[in-house]
Amino acid sequence: MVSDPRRYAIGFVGLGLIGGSLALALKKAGFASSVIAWDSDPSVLERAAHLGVIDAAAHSVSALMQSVEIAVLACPTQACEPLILDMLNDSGSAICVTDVASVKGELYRAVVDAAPKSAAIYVPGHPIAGSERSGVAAADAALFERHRVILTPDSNTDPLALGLVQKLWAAAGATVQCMDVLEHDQLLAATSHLPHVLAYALVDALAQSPIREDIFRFAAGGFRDFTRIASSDPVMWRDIALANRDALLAAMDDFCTRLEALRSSIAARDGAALESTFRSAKTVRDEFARDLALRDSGSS
Ligand SMILES: NC(=O)c1ccc[n+]([C@@H]2O[C@H](COP(=O)([O-])OP(=O)(O)OC[C@H]3O[C@@H](n4cnc5c(N)ncnc54)[C@H](O)[C@@H]3O)[C@@H](O)[C@H]2O)c1
Ligand SMILES: O=C(O)C(=O)C[C@]1(C(=O)O)C=C[C@@H](O)C=C1
Repeated sequence: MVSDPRRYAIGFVGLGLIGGSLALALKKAGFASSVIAWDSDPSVLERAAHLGVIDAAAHSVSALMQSVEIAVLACPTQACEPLILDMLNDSGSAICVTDVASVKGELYRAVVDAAPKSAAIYVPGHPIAGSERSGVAAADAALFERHRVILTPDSNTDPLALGLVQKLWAAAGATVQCMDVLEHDQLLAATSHLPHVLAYALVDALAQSPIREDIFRFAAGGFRDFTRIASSDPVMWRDIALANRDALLAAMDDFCTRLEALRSSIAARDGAALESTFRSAKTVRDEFARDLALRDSGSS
């Protein structure tokens, strides 16, 4: 339960894995007095109502904005720009408008350019939690518990709007951190976007192999762990790769240089260089796994 006894009318534009999970979490925490949603696919809204994720469906974005205090945009990255502008230009009763898109810079610049006045109530957000699954049927009230959420406000952001979005994520069980928008996109290119590109590339490369059938027959745990995220929605990841193009290209270039160095060490039978790279990576990965375990147990 949240310490703030106030409950809020919350609206979602786009109600898939992330919007649905946040809606469930806010209902469970008692933070939402009501949850309404609009989605471009009417069957999603029917399903969400049936699953108890929402209390009502709005018949348009504009109607939704007239009856909510907090509006959350949770649709695919490339659909975000026109929708966020509609939400801000016709903000109705909303105290704040936020989003969950995985890339922040492009959307932030579009808002500042096209809606400079209403940009103050826009608090860009990104939960660093998710899965390879999509759609409201995969929604999970616990998805954000003990996960980080990054917000990228600027000096123009209304403190009331920022405070409310911070409370919303805290109610969903997340730890909120504010960050510069450019820093966010560079960081996520390295930690999330590059690993997804690598997983897709590896599976695709092996799928083109003449011994494809044997490859997949004999692949086991290591392959499964490395490639789980290649089961993620291809449209979502197409959008993310294009929206974060510059930062992702820089991360890929750096990775290619390091892969090339490993290739040279193998070609030169330089066991010492290989072992040194593998050993330092293992040290860092072990430390990361320990930190994750502590976080999952609630000790940090
Ligand atoms: N899936 C993850 O792991 C994850 C994690 C963090 C952030 N995100 C971001 O969250 C956003 C949503 O991702 P998701 O995983 O919930 O996707 P999803 O595919 O599960 O849900 C997206 C929903 O948006 C709806 N939609 C599509 N186009 C629309 C439009 N033009 N107007 C209104 N609704 C529309 C779809 O019908 C669907 O219900 C994306 O921007 C993604 O980058 C995803
Ligand atoms: O766990 C997963 O499957 C995810 O892909 C989640 C993940 C990530 O890369 O960590 C994916 C995209 C987001 O924007 C945030 C989180």
